[in-house]
Amino acid sequence: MKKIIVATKNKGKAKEFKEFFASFDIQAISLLDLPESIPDIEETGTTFEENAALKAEQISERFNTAVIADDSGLIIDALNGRPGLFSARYAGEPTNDQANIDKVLQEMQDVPDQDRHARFICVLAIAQPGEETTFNTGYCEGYIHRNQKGDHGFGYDPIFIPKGYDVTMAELDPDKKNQISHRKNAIDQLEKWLHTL
Ligand SMILES: O=P(O)(O)OP(=O)(O)OP(=O)(O)OC[C@H]1O[C@@H](n2cnc3c(O)ncnc32)[C@H](O)[C@@H]1O
Ligand SMILES: [Mg+2]
Repeated sequence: MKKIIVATKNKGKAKEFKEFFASFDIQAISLLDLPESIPDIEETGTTFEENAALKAEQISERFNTAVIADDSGLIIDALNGRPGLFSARYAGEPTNDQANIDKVLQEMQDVPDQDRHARFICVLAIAQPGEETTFNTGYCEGYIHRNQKGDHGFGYDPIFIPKGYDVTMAELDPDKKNQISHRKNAIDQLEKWLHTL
């Protein structure tokens, strides 16, 4: 089976990449699967692209092979785009999904229903030895719910209601999330490239 390294230490992301790539007969190997421990990559970029490139390029250089990285986050209109680039560390470091959810819900407390629009973004970077890094972006539109519901998925899924649904992303079956998510929409753009692997 063909293999590709996905430069993430996020368990939830890693699971989704494995599911997506299995349908192309490709095994996704995350940084959590490697026998050696990989130092954390500092996400010092000022855009999702820069952070995705930092992760993909550093791991590609280390293993001299093609690597995919994902920099993603939640963009909330009523919070002027926050948590945005800082989605992982919104309530401080180390990353804590529950603390991040609590902070968003608290900040959104007085925001009326019609102003609760938000979107997930996923920027994928592909770094390959001797080639320019390439980028693909996917979005998923929706709303921030008033409380958290559901145990599937990860991160902000329990407070995000995708547009056209009346349940949170964390209440959806994981296969359903994988049909509509920002990550799915970004990975769809890689289809041709995945076939060349
Ligand atoms: O950098 P890596 O190691 O990939 O893992 P990370 O969790 O730090 O990932 P990011 O830097 O890209 O931060 C993205 C944050 O946005 C959130 N997020 C991203 N995709 C999500 C999804 O599909 N559902 C819910 N939350 C998501 C998630 O909580 C992450 O903490
Ligand atoms: Mg990160």
